[in-house]
Amino acid sequence: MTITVDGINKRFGKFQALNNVSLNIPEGKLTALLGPSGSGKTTLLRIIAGLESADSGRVSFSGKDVTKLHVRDRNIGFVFQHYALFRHMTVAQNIAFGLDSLPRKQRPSKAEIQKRVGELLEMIQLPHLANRFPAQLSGGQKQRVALARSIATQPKILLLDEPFGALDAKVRKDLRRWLRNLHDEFHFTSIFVTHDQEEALELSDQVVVMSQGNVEQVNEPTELYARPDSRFVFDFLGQVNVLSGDIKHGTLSQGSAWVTVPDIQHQGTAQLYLRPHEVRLATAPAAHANLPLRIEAVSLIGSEVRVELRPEGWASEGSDNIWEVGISHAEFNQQRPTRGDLRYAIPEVGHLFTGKDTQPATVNWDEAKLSPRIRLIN
Ligand SMILES: Nc1ncnc2c1ncn2[C@@H]1O[C@H](COP(=O)(O)OP(=O)(O)OP(=O)(O)O)[C@@H](O)[C@H]1O
Repeated sequence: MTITVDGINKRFGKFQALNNVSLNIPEGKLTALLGPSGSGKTTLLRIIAGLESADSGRVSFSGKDVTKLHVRDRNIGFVFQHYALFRHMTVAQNIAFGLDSLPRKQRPSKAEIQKRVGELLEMIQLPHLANRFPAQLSGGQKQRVALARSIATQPKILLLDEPFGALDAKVRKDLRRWLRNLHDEFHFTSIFVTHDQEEALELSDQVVVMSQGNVEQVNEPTELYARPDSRFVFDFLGQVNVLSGDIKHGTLSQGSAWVTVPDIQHQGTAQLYLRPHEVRLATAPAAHANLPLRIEAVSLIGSEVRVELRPEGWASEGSDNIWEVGISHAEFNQQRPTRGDLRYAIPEVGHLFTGKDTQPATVNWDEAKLSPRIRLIN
């Protein structure tokens, strides 16, 4: 079932929570609504569910206008951040709740309900906990039960509002993978609200980035990460290093720092955005860039080593003026970067913003043209 949202507006008093939002949610795919707190994600989800009404605009499911349809008639599964399990019911009773509450004509027989609950317990890998009460479950287990309950009536649409928001990082990661597998098996049309970039990029087929009640950009995760349309999306999707300066004769400079920007015709102010993985570190400047930085901190973050550096003799954008570069463990072992060391950032690919609302131009420094000297890290 596809979901189409067309020109939705929603005000709370004077506050415009959603501003002419239009969207297509493809059938059988997992779409993430991603945005900072207060950007309107939950409000949009609640309007799609029928828990909230829009001031204007339409919601359709596979072409059928459901804007005025009551929530119980929309055949939607819903999972919230805070479990929302019935405390006085066992796990099995919680899962059966939606089926037990169906109108008599649609309600399966007791035996069928029992069979279905058994299957769902198997699916969430908790058959041994059928007779426990919610208070006797961990957070991750509770969310799996909540999910089983929400899909017991076999909805075509599954809406999840920060379902893993209250869980710790490890459980969250496991559940993400588990949800993805479940989704691939059942092919619900799912919408998943999160303010966690990593979660949205890892889990979804399509990401909708929201800001202040507007849809900023919609794309699949890899495309979105590689080609953000705006500074907001760039910043929001993860750490970014910025060189803000002036372009003259093909070189962007600020203070003592400079980098060539080949094939860019623009003259005047511009910002170069560089993701941590688009920059290498060297002990000498490159032929195309002189970006000296002093190491502030080195930390191991799982599969990578993160080096934080402060611009030396020039300023970077942002209040804390810290750049971040990710290096491999092999590079770390080879060069042993230490706080206080001077390094040079060597950009390999960058994204240049030249106007206020323009999309960034990609700058690619052809590695083949770089001198072999600067390929050596140390
Ligand atoms: N019932 C309400 N009455 C008044 N204002 C509301 C109401 N619901 C939401 N808002 C406001 O609308 C804006 C959008 O809220 P919403 O919950 O949709 O944002 P969100 O992106 O889901 O944020 P979060 O990640 O914090 O949940 C917020 O500024 C919020 O304060």
